[in-house]
Amino acid sequence: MATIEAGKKLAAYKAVDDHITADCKVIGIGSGSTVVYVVERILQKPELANLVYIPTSFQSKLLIIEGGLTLGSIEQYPDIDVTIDGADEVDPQLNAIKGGGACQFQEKVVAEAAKKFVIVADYRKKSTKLGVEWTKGVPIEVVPMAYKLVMRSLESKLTVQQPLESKLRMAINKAGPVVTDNGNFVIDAHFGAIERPACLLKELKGLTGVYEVGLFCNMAQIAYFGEADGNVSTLV
Ligand SMILES: O=C[C@H](O)[C@H](O)[C@H](O)COP(=O)(O)O
Repeated sequence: MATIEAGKKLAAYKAVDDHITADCKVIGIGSGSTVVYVVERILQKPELANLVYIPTSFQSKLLIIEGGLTLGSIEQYPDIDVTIDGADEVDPQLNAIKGGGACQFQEKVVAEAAKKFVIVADYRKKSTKLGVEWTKGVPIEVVPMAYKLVMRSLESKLTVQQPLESKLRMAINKAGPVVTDNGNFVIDAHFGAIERPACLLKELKGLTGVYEVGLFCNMAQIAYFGEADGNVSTLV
């Protein structure tokens, strides 16, 4: 039986092999622990050394710089060929929850700017419905001074589905809340099984004070899952 770590690596390597070629010019690099293997695989291929890589967080910027790859910004390169990123949960329609590492805003910008958005994950992330396997909640990035207002709106204003629980994400090894790369806070709102993710996303984005939501609906073209048996499965 393959470990979770092995699953992440298998999925990441296969996605790079299938989608990143020397014909590409600009590549989006997601964030999180699975993406580390994406960069590892890119570095094993000398023909990919001359492409430009766009980060989605401070973590992914460091991966690009420390790997000696060419770092670009989304302002310089708004047209990305392929973005590869991890996910916290993926449903059969390729909707995803992202933002377990609080990177959802830049990840969504770089995913949306790409012609092709590819998800890589281990087998634990595959789900029948969002909110079933990933029970830490949908990450909602909020402007700090509005967090109480958003908490109240989550309780009173949603018509699509109400959250079972909403919590301000607190930091570990630092007093106070997690602060994102954009200087914002994150509220994790757990809805249980999410019946209509795209409708919920639309409603959440309409709440005053919400900066971005970690629901990625109708964005990914394909997902790779490293399975426990050592194979890689795909979802298209
Ligand atoms: O904010 C973090 C990102 O959305 C990650 O891509 C996501 O949390 C998955 O991370 P990991 O590959 O570590 O499971």
